[in-house]
Amino acid sequence: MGRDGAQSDWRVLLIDAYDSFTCNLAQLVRTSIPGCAVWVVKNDALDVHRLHQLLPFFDAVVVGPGPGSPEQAEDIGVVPHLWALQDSLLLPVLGVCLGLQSLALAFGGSLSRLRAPQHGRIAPITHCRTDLFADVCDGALAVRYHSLRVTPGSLRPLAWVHDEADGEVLMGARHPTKPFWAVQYHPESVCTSVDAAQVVHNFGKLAREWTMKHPRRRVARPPAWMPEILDSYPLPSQTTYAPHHPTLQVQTEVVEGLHLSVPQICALVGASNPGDFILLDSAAHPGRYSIVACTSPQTLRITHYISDDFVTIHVGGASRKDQLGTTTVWDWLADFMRVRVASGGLEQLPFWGGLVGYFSYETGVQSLDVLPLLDHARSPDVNLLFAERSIVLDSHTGHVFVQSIRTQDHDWLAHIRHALSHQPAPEPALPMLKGVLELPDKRTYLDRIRQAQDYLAEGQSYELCLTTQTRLRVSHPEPLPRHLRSWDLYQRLRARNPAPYAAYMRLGGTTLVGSSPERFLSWDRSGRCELRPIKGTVKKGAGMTREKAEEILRTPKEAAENLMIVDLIRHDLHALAGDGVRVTQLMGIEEYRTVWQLVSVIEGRVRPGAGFGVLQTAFPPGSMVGAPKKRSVELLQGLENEPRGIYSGVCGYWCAGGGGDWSVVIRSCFNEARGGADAVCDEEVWGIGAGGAITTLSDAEAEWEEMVTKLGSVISALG
Ligand SMILES: C=C(O[C@@H]1C=C(C(=O)O)C=C[C@H]1O)C(=O)O
Ligand SMILES: NC(=O)CC[C@H](N)C(=O)O
Repeated sequence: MGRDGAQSDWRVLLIDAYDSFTCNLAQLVRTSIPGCAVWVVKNDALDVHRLHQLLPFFDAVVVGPGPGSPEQAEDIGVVPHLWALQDSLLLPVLGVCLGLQSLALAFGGSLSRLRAPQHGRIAPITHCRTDLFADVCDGALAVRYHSLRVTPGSLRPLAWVHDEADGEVLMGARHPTKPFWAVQYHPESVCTSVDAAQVVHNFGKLAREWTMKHPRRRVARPPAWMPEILDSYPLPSQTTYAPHHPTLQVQTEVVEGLHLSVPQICALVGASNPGDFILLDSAAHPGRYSIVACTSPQTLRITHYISDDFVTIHVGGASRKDQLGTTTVWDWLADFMRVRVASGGLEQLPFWGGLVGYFSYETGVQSLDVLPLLDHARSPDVNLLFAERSIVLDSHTGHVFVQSIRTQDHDWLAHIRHALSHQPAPEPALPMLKGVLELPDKRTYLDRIRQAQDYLAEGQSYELCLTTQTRLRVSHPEPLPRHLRSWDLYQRLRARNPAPYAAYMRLGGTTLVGSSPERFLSWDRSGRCELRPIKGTVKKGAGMTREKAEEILRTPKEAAENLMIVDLIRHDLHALAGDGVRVTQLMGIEEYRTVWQLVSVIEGRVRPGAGFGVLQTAFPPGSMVGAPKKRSVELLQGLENEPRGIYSGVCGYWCAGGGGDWSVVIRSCFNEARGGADAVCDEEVWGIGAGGAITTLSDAEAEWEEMVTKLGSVISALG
């Protein structure tokens, strides 16, 4: 229901073609048309019969954008039936992008490919200044996401752009008599000017005027089946998490004036001992707090393989299975955390204790309803510790906080406090590892880039983040337990490529050594969410100054890459946060040890406790996939032909005090050891994933170089 009294029941049906900007459009519609409420339905969730039953409940329809072509039945779904409605069911429709293309085809227009596809590109539009474009100034800026174009057929053209390669391209049209309007550009993009987005408000006005003149049967109640296939916007969270009253009391010891480094603290609390260990390390700006999860034989570890219907809980040397039944692993984790709620920690600390670990990329693929690629020898897809004891280091003040949420844990706190005040002897560095690098085949990678560009030219996707896996085979001159090797490796990586979301994890047989610059999602105890996608990479090196990097990163190609992901992330956050999502940094240039990156920041608010629901909804990270997300994931699976595993997944924590922080697992290497992460071995194989966003403007050689540069940030530590 809308918000302003008399007109509050104006209902819009938004038909979604599996796009990744749909919730941005829902938000724009809801805020631009006074008193309107928006429901979202997938274009293949209903047939023509149900469509006809549904329409009398609605006042207008918006046909959203999407991948593919309006000529393909599986891409466009039920939409063409709208253009053929009989008068008694007829109602106003606004088509966007794929929506305009479908409308034009229905009324004699023809479809062809653009010579120069326009994805995330901004163009000034010329228009008729009336009708849908009333009060829109000439030259208003519009963001475009299309490879296909249409001729208007019997539609009345309302707006155009002039492209260098393609000449005049239709940007807006209406049917001469029926209440059908459409635009080719995306009014909901963050870089479309306010003016150009005014068309949605105008549509609301025109639609009301038309309805006054053409009264139709309108019903107050929807069909009983409607809730099965429609969601009101904002969408409901898939995970229902309602925390119980706090039962865990946080005990904290503050230790000041120690001047210990993060590796020194880790060495004191067990990084060089066998067993599970986790460090989430803010090793560079803008990170601040580093978190060490301290384990003991009572520590619970939870693992799950997405091909299984159970979760395994490991404790001490034992394990038990818990069947998932009809729930998902996400619900299981929400249930687990519901009864583990902590209070009494220091407000300024983001973490008091809670789940720490990772989710694989394929976990996200599965929640998109895409069949994931699976590898038999893989690491668990979900691998999390419930850390009751932790140490947090504030890099700004140097203060160290020792925390426990176990009852009566004063002895442990005192013990750690005591241990911290005794400086550890520096650990001798191990000899550098010499490994054999199995680089991916360059020709295959270049072919995949070209294939990806073909998909983009066909309109199947707007941007594809193509990745590949490299393996490093290391043989050791003398056998040593794995955990000593990996801890040494982490320290080298930390020194050579310090990163704000660095991580070192030993979880059962799985080891992750990471130096990610990218935060996926954080949420605080009040529900404020922040996402920090990166898109746009420039290698540092001789002569590469900030000015030069800026010159490269400010080109339309890099800006488009970043903008597409910003719009996608806005959608992911709008889904649960509703209105009020803001882009607080658009394409800021950030410096890292080996690269310059273009970084955007998107913020919004959900109710306290709903952050985990955002993690589930927004996963896998848009920056690792491209847009639209679902179709891009499918295409990438076809191109890459092997699972990504932990790479491209997320690692971080969900605090029992309410907050969470998860980074994108990139610039990292992994290893899975059957005998356990601390087994003695004389050879090991590390996997490293790397890749980059492919657009129609990408140069295949340059993309290969970018992938190798990203790989290099990890390889340098491996020797
Ligand atoms: C794919 C990777 O990085 C992703 C791709 C980026 C890009 O295309 O510029 C930047 C950061 C990441 O989102 C990687 O590091 O392997
Ligand atoms: N954004 C869209 O709706 C894109 C429509 C179509 N897939 C194209 O590329 O032209």
